[in-house]
Amino acid sequence: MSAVVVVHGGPWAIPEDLAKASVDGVKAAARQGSSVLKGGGSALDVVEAAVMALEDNPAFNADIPYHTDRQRCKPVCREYRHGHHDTVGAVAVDSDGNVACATSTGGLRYKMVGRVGDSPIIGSGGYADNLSGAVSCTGHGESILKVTLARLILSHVEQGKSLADSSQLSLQYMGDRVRGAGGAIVVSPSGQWAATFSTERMVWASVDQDVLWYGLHPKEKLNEKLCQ
Ligand SMILES: NC(=O)C[C@H](N)C(=O)O
Repeated sequence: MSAVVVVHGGPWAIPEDLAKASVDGVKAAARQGSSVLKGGGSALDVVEAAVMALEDNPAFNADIPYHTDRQRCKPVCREYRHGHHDTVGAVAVDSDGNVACATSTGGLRYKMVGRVGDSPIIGSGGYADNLSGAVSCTGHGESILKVTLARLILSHVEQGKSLADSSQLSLQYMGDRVRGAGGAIVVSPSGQWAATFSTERMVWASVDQDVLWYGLHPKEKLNEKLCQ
């Protein structure tokens, strides 16, 4: 059974001058999550550590900092808001086969006061179930809510599709049905994983068996060996 962590730092067209800092940021967060896994941490500990690393990284902190209460849901899924930043997320599976997701957001820019987006809504911005896997979503929140994107992806997984196909089909459906774009990271209880998006870019990274994988552009999947 392989323990895996995957993180994302939000979708959209990440400007060229922020691209390197964003890629470095997700790589650092994935490494952080992986060291918690190696230290015997649970999937839940891992996603919390990875998301906090992303939240604390200035590359993902746009606009005016302010603090809101954390909202937590246990045991399978923890989603919270902390400061105003772009959307970040993590999914993990630990060596016991437990999965977890975390999604944290400052919300869309220019949102209406009081808007509740998809990120804190179970089944939309995230979902985790030890029988099928864990998902963290990012993108146009109203669209993600309309199609309950995280749950939709896992429904395809439950019907036997691969994680990548399930994510692609669901993002395609969201585009066709409600004209929304976004991205998702997924892990399965057996250690499979995928990072997929229908936006121009999405920065993501993963640690799987001492290899750090990462990407920013569609179909990009770079890797480097982690030093022990
Ligand atoms: N960048 C994002 O993922 C935004 C978030 N999904 C929202 O709509 O609030």
